Amino acid sequence: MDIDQDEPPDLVDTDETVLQSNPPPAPDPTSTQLQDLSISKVPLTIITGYLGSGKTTLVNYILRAQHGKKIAVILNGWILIKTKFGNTADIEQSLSISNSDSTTSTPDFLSLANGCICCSVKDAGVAAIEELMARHASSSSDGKPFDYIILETSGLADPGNLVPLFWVDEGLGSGLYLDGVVTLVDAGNLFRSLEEPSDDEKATPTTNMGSQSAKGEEANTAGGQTKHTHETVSHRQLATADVIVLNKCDTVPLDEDLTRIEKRVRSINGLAKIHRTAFSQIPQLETFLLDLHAYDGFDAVDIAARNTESGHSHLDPTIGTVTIYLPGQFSNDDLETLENWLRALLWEVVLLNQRKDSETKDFEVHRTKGRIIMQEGKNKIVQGVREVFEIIDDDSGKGNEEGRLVFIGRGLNREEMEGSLSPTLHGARSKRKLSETEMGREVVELRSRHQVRYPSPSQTVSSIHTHTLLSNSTFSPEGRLFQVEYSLEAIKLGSTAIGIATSEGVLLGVEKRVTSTLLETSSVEKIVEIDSHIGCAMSGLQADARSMIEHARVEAQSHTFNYNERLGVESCTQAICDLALRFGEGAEGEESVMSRPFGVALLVAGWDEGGAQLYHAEPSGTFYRYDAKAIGSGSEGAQAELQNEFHKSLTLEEAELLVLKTLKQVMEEKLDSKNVQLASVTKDKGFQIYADEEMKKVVDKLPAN
Ligand SMILES: Nc1nc2c(ncn2[C@@H]2O[C@H](COP(=O)(O)OP(=O)(O)OP(=O)(O)O)[C@@H](O)[C@H]2O)c(=O)[nH]1
Repeated sequence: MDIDQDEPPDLVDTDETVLQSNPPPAPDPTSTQLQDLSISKVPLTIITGYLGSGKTTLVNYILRAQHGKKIAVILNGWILIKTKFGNTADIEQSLSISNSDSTTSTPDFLSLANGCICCSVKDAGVAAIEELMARHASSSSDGKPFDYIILETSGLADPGNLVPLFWVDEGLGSGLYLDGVVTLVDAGNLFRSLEEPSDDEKATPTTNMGSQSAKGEEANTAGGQTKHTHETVSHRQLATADVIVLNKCDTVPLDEDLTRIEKRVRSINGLAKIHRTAFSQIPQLETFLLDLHAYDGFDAVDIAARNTESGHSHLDPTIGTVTIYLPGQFSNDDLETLENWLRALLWEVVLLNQRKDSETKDFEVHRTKGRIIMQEGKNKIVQGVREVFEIIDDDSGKGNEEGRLVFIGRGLNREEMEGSLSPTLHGARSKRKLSETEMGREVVELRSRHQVRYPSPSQTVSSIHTHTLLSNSTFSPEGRLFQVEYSLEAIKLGSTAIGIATSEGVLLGVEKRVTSTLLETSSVEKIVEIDSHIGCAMSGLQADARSMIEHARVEAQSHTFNYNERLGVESCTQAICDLALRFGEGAEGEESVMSRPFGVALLVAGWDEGGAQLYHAEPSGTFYRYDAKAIGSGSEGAQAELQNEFHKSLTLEEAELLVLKTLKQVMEEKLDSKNVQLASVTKDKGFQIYADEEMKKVVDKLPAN
């Protein structure tokens, strides 16, 4: 039956009668066998190694050895690499099986529709092996196809490309799992294979490793010896290894030379177990070569802690092992931050939060392993090959020693990686603290808009302190509401405003900050009318002042309408302060108007039955009556000046001069009639803002200095 994949699936009627008339198809024997296989998965080990390192010798040894195991070996000839570039004529695809009751291998053939196994897409490669497993399971007396599968790569294969094909996601329910990568090394030829690419290697363009590998363009001198810094196939095979078989040791007679070779190998891969052999004769296959559990265990990480130099190695300048310690226990949020950091590192090749002064380096991670100690629940294991990585539960239940991440790769620098991860984790923790409350966001906004130097929550000593810093509704242990105090700080950044109450009336004066010559100065409104007999000057966030003034105007109008009398100056100030208190969650029956305290202070000036009056209204909701008051950035100096100069018998005209003289002293700009504004409230004329000509006249009266 042809199945059109674009068509929606048929709905299946679960009614019993319908089922009887349309009996379900008989189960596919292959799929049943595969389901059984998934119960006991078959481990697959990849054997790799440079040309002539002894891979086939090892495979033959495994097939002949009296191990009593059924092992399937998938061989990939050298021609497989060549097929990537067009030559498919000589593809070698063969499978040998060593039966438990026979030492002779039985040839069988594995047919891959998409070409060689290295070039097949993951699903095709795995599916083909699974099909083979199903075939052998049906003919096997115990129903088990093999105990192990060994896949031998060509001498020029990059196992980093092959691993993701067999590192099958748990969710796919595959019958096989990747057990590990074994890399053979020709001990006598190791240095040459690391430093001089073979003719084959030079002729073989690299896949995802960039241009460095085949060119060998760079060289540096270390200890009088020329060392090449290019990345060869040997480097990559060593970097991806979970086990390294240092073979052909018989060709290196001196033990000290072997030690030197082993050190070089260790400097590249600090994670792998190393075995020395001759003719690939490994004394014990299990645990040495098979049953490695390299992708679900973490033993290698412990080895790394003992053996790695944890940084850039002078032995091999190209590829090295870096260990980063993860102190303390991780929360789930920390784990998420770490995951994002790994994504940036492995997917985008970016170190987050890298210091600005550090150069952008070309690096590549080949292998990642790690253990994360968690605050709650099971610890985690990190596994990665190139950009593919996963974080899984650590089911071993082993001890809670310090967590760590181990990376093997090109151009890695421990200090830079630590310098990236540490601030990323700390930054995320601080951000989480900041976002604990709505107010946290407001603080950040306020800080960026006004450059107020608030104490950083990350600098505070305790989380209780942090909470009270950010909370509108929580007193600190010392009995302070920090958010209200911060709003007072915002006012200290505002322009200076001064009010003086005299027997003739109240005078208000403000500084207008003219930030651009193109700014229309008349649009900078720092003194506004509330009613015909009340006005106010402001300092702080002008937008916040608008709500307060609007509220005061409505109160004044409704009072006049209801009582047929003008609102008193004190009552007007009180109405403003009542509004100032309506921040945060709001009281019962009252809607909150702001999520934070208002960031503005007002000088309310008016004339009522009590004569000329001046009030100072704060964001905290408190208000006081003053004879003379200064607010804003220059308030300290201005208040001191007013303290000295004010007396009860001041006339309005003298007050004009005192206000301008005081503003002149505290203003950064040179005072002129455009950058200051005056207004008065008198019994006869009520509230009046000085027109341009009046301003000019008053400013002209000021002494030149
Ligand atoms: N002296 C010595 N020779 C070895 C050893 N192991 C393998 N050989 C020989 O080295 C040659 C290459 O060995 P193979 O097993 O074919 O190596 P290979 O890695 O499969 O080679 P390619 O398939 O070309 O990548 C053969 O002649 C082996 O007999 C060893 O430990 N010592």
